[in-house]
Amino acid sequence: METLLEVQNLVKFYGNKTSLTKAVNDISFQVNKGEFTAIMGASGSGKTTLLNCISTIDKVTSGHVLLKGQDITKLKGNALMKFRREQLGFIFQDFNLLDTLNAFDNIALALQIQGKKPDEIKKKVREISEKLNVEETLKKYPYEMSGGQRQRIACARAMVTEPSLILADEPTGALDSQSAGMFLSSLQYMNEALQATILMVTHDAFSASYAKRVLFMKDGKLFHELRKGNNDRKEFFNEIIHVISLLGGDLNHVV
Ligand SMILES: Nc1ncnc2c1ncn2[C@@H]1O[C@H](COP(=O)(O)OP(=O)(O)OP(=O)(O)O)[C@@H](O)[C@H]1O
Repeated sequence: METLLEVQNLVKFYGNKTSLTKAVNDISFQVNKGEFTAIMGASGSGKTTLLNCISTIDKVTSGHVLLKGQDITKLKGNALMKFRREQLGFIFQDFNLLDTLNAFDNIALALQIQGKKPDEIKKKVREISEKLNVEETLKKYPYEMSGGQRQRIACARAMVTEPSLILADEPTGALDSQSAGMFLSSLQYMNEALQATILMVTHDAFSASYAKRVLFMKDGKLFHELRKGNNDRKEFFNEIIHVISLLGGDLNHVV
């Protein structure tokens, strides 16, 4: 298995000497190409901070993050922009679609920024839309879409540039359970059929059970790890719930 992401002794503290928050406190792990990993933990355990350090949105206090062997904590200016544009795909809780663009143009935007030619853009948008079953939605504006449709368009947008790593922060947070299920199936499909490598932050055991591996955080540290192995999703869900109970059962919205 090829290692895609290596997080080495990552530390992120906020504040100063008088008021210090140890948001991420010496975390190390690796993600292989093609893995679908969930990061779980109670509110304030440091999940988003960890994801933001990996995505270069936040600067690390110390430690290293390597993507395909390149230390991305050292990137600056244009190199940093190029890295984010070409290597990462983002899916946020509130979708972050642009209201003034229809679905097609929302998906196409990342390719336009990369300077791709119109014909190639059309082809790529059509291809990913077919794969994620959103062709019917392409002419709609975000306000005309359901929450689930918006989230699947956000998936298509994250995938269309074929990034090395897809980062998702609480992607089902704003969805009802049926839309969440459909969206998570899309993520699973992106992972299994399209070999996308996905790192997803969630405090929801149901969402995490769609991943192949779950890392548990507590007080800024990695506390435990589960792998799905040959378990089916229900069995994996039960295992996740068991670990949450060991953590003190203090995760919210466990279903
Ligand atoms: N910009 C910041 N300045 C100061 N402290 C921060 C900042 N961002 C996060 N923190 C603190 O770092 C800790 C970890 O926060 P983080 O948002 O990473 O947790 P989380 O596990 O994602 O929580 P949630 O599930 O509620 O989103 C918290 O104590 C939080 O208050």
